[in-house]
Amino acid sequence: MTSRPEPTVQAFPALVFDLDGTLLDSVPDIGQALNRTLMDLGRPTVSPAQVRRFVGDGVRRLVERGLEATGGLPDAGAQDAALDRFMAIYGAIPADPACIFPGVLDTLRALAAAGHGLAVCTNKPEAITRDLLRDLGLLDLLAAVVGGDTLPQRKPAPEPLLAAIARMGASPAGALMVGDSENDVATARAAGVPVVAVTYGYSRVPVPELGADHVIDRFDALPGAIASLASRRA
Ligand SMILES: O=C(O)COP(=O)(O)O
Ligand SMILES: [Mg+2]
Repeated sequence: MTSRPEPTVQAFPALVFDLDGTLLDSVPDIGQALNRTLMDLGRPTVSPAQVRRFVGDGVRRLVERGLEATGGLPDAGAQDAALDRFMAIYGAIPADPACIFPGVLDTLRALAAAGHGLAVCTNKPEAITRDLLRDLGLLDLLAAVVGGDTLPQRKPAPEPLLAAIARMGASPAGALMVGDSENDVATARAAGVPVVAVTYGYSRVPVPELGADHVIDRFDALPGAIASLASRRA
């Protein structure tokens, strides 16, 4: 007897997750690496609240924002050097399991066990994303990882999300995006994919104003949100 997939899996065989602010509270480690980079340059440090606003558009924009906030942008060569320095420092910080938001591990495991395919689509560079996910025990749950440097385009362009979906062997009609920011909602809209937004991440605008299809306050509310979106489709 072959068992039919659950209705939620039939509706959304492919779930694509943003990383920073959605699965991981990355601001402490990113802030540590950014502040060590700034201190090396003789600059003042930035606050966690500033770092939250700097994250989400890739590491180059993050470092630029850090430099802009602490005396201004230096010349292009010095900006590149600061980015290299940031990447070296950030890459050497050991992954801390405490950075995984509450409920993420168990919920992802349950969704995978139910039969959903899982992927990550982030603006963080792909190699460092994979290292981090591997060290945190999350990589094995994922069928695809697309980073900010995987393609010429990054979020809010739709291409990274469409690539993640294609690499899972799915189509946009069977996909759902889960993210924390304007970029994730814009990416999903541009790809024609419904989107769930989490309220605990790093959005620069109030999450209810993002226009997501569903808003959740905790990651473990995701299966309920998926069921509700799936029933609207049935
Ligand atoms: O800006 C980044 O580097 C990553 O941010 P994201 O995981 O939220 O896309
Ligand atoms: Mg994010």
